[in-house]
Amino acid sequence: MLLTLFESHTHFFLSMFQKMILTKIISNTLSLHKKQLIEWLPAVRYFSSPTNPLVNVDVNDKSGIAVVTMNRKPVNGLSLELFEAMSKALDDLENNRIRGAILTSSCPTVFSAGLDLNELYQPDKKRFKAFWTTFQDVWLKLYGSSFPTAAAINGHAPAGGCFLAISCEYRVMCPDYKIGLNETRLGIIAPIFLRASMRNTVSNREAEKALTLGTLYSTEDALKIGLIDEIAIYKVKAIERCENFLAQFNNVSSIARSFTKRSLRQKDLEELENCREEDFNIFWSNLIEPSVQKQIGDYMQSLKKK
Ligand SMILES: CCCCCCCCCC/C=C/CC(=O)SCCNC(=O)CCNC(=O)[C@H](O)C(C)(C)COP(=O)(O)OP(=O)(O)OC[C@H]1O[C@@H](n2cnc3c(N)ncnc32)[C@H](O)[C@@H]1OP(=O)(O)O
Repeated sequence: MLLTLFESHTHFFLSMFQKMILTKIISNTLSLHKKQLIEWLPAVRYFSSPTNPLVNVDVNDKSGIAVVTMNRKPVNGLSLELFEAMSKALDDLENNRIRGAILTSSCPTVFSAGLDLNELYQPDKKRFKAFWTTFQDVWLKLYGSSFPTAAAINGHAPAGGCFLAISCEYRVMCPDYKIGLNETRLGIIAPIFLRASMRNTVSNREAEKALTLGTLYSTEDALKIGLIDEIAIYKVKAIERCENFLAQFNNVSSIARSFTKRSLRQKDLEELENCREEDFNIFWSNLIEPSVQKQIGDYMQSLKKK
């Protein structure tokens, strides 16, 4: 009660300086450790959006909600550079205590085409290691973020594109697109953290079916199985619906919300934290199998021939 009142009344007005003073006063009064206390303090807007051509971050001054737009034409293929930009953007959002984030895309018909196949085909080990490690980082930061997240899926979201969306807490998708984890169709095994996000979104039975069959769902079918939460006619509406979802947290204590989210996701996060190197080794050794390389190469050709 005290927290909620405190947050709602101070959200827009606290400056960094005031926040420091308040931290000191309250921590002295309540004998709290500063790290514990900082979690109690309301989100305050005091940073300008970091500029990276691959990821644009736009924070709404009034709501404190950030729209994070992936911007790697033509299809937001997830390359090392795009993952690095996303990882940096997520750090900035975390450090600046925004109220929530909405992930979307600047490509008109594609949210993200998943991992950039060029990273998987005839890979250089050093670069692939950096790529895979940054991929893991992005998932850990997005899935484990202290702020609430939503995805405005304004286009196709196969494989890694779906993975990004299901790492968020809420999904609104535009009609007539496809979404799903189609890795098995490419002859590759969904990594441990993709499986965790999927199980956290749809029922265990649906996750098993979807992952083993590698199904790509239409927007309407995705809604039926709970892979997405809502359909919105176009991108602006999808962002609005995501904002509405995030606004619901204005009346909830941010510390209670973020601790609850963390505790629900902790096991999945730790599972990857404890086996990052092993996860890389398994993927690397499978990836360089000649049969897997041939399948990826043929698939890339088929996409180009369309
Ligand atoms: C045995 C175990 C082995 C383990 C091996 C470990 C490997 C770990 C990987 C695990 C996880 C993998 C997940 C992935 O994300 S893999 C990527 C899967 N992605 C897809 O299957 C999507 C492919 N793309 C499409 O279906 C379509 O492009 C689209 C997204 C529906 C959009 O269609 P649209 O018609 O608008 O666009 P085009 O198809 O014409 O594409 C435009 C150009 O973009 C190129 N393209 C498309 N997708 C990718 C991609 N993922 N990476 C790189 N490039 C891509 C396409 O070729 C076109 O190029 P062009 O202009 O030069 O022709």
